[in-house]
Amino acid sequence: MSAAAAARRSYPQKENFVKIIEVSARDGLQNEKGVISPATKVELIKRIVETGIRVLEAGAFVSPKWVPQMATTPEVVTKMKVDPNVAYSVLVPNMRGLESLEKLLQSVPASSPPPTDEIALFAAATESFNRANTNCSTEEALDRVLEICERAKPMGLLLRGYISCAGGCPYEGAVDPKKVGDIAKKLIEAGCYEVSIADTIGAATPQVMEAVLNECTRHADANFYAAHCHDTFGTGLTNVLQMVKMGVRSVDSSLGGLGGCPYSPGATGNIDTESVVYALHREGYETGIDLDKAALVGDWISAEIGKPNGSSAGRAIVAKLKMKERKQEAKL
Ligand SMILES: CC(C)(COP(=O)([O-])OP(=O)([O-])OC[C@H]1O[C@@H](n2cnc3c(N)ncnc32)[C@H](O)[C@@H]1OP(=O)([O-])[O-])[C@@H](O)C(=O)NCCC(=O)NCCSC(=O)C[C@@](C)(O)CC(=O)[O-]
Repeated sequence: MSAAAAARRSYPQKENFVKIIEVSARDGLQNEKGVISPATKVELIKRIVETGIRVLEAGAFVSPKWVPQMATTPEVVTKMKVDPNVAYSVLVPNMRGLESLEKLLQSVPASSPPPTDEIALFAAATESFNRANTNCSTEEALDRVLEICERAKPMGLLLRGYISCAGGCPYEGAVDPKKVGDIAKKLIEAGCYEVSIADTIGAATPQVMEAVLNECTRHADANFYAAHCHDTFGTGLTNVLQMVKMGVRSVDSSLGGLGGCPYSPGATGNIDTESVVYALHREGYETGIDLDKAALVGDWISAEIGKPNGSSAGRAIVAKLKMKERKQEAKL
């Protein structure tokens, strides 16, 4: 990774720095059924950057038949204001998605910064989930990833891998951590600069994530990996903290706890950025994020899409800020 690209990702220079990857604009919104305008998505991305977040997922080049909400990604990434200090990643499931991205990048004038220099790729640790999510077997999913990587590298794109169902599968239940380690190895060999270990359905506990990370660290150090936890059973934050304790320094999270999994009935959203940042700061870690601002963005986007704010930390912070505002108004 070039120095500029590393700087854009706020790569941890210090032992206590944890990089937050904000996924609300992609993972957080992808399952929403209502129409969310490109203007709202562009505004969300702008507000995310204003919180100090330096790495975010801006959208996905996926089939609109499968994930209609992401159909506006080309418009969103074209219209968003690109901050040269921020990394905007997009999810790419197949060659078709990469070709669309390539065409879009070629249309950007040389005088403008490209909207993205990073793609996210994914494969699940179980056969059933790969079938449900991408209509192929695990072997085919990994072949697709390899094919995309080979084509994306000469385009100068950085590669970030996801392993879905690392902490449990909605169809197969408990997942053998070794299977997760095997996929991590393949993603590393394919050229990913970071691999995100995803508890897609939020079923894991700290012990499960510890076992999974122990398998993955047979192939790369803990700080090569990211934690991507959902909060279905209320264990998302403890899972994140467990992984950080073991040396992980990248955490995927979503403002307002937005998100969900279409293939896992009842699964809740991603762990909310607000509680992750709150807990990390209290535990002595730095994130570079203004928590008050983050809470306001989480509250705003939840209202914007007609959902209650799913972050309890966010709700508490917003309530405190409103009380402060009222007191100040009373003084005037
Ligand atoms: C992978 C496929 C496309 C295979 O789907 P398929 O049906 O096997 O593929 P296909 O090649 O037969 O294509 C079907 C139709 O989609 C079109 N198509 C095909 N690809 C594209 C594309 N890229 N962009 C635009 N259009 C596309 C294609 O042209 C065709 O259109 P038709 O000819 O019928 O009119 C499909 O399964 C798919 O898009 N799945 C999306 C899965 C997805 O986005 N899931 C959510 C993201 S993963 C996730 O959230 C997990 C993660 C990363 O957050 C971590 C975690 O928590 O686990």
